[in-house]
Amino acid sequence: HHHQERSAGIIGAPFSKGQPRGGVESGPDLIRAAGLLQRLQEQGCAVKDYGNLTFEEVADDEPVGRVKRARAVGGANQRLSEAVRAVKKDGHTSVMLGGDHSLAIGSIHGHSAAVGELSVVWVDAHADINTALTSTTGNIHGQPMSYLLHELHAKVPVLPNFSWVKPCVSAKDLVYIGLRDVDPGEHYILELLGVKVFSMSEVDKLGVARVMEETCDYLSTRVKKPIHLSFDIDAIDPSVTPATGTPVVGGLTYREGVYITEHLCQTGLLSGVDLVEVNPLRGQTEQDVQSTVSTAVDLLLGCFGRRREGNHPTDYHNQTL
Ligand SMILES: O=C(O)[C@H]1NCCC[C@H]1CCC[B-](O)(O)O
Ligand SMILES: [Mn+2]
Ligand SMILES: [Mn+2]
Ligand SMILES: [Mn+2]
Repeated sequence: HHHQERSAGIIGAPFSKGQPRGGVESGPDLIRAAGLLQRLQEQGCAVKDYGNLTFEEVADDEPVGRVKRARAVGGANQRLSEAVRAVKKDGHTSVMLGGDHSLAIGSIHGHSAAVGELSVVWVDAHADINTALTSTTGNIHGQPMSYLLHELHAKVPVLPNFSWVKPCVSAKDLVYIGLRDVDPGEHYILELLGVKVFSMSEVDKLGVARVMEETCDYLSTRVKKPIHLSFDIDAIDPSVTPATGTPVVGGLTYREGVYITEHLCQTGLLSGVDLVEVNPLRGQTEQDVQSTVSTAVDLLLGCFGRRREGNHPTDYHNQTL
């Protein structure tokens, strides 16, 4: 028999301008230093490292209305979109290591440029769906989905360095898991658009296995599309992943997080992954940072076939058996 070997194309996006806290730009190198690529190879996944993107400094990036650092965010995401598109064209599952969650704009845009229509599974304490007008902070890491949804296109103002962004996701193809800190404007939008949401209440009520079953049923009711998983590390409980910019109590356990990525992996539809918002400067201790980074690595290993029951390469022969 022949089976399709999994292959990951890694893109580092050391970018922080979607939010005001320094440190999140160190995410890519921390996750690499924790052994992500070696661990992926050990579990039989082909890996190509495309390195870290470099982003130009933007002088005088004055707010546009309430939106902060729009020029830097727009420019960085245009570059990221082109990079993700190229990784997909090379035949890999793209793995974007952030950096803050504004990077989902470029990652999902570039993924869709390569594969066309796709589903988005957004695992996060937050919905990140404020428009430039509903946002109370003006930080674009709280807004990425609003630039990507067809249904919100009329609600998005013209922003400098954003003219390249074309909406590419339908509200019916989006599922949220882990929500527990949603702004009123976001909650209104989610209800108005009828977006499928499994908040932490549903995770408690249904259990993660049922949440994943319903997520996959919901997404494959119509045409099965490639899945883009956008995983904000703050979806996991801060007792496990404290080194992040906007921690919120009552999050997913380590086990629930790994179950989510194991389950999405076994659909065979996982086509692009973001792992964002790891910020070492938000940890109190070195242990805080290590716990956060190693959880990020384990979540990604689950995306590429790691099973907690154990794994062995397909061509494993132990002569002493
Ligand atoms: O829009 C915002 O700035 C806020 N809205 C409510 C949740 C917290 C924050 C956004 C957090 C962005 B995230 O999920 O990428 O950390
Ligand atoms: Mn085989
Ligand atoms: Mn978040
Ligand atoms: Mn987020």
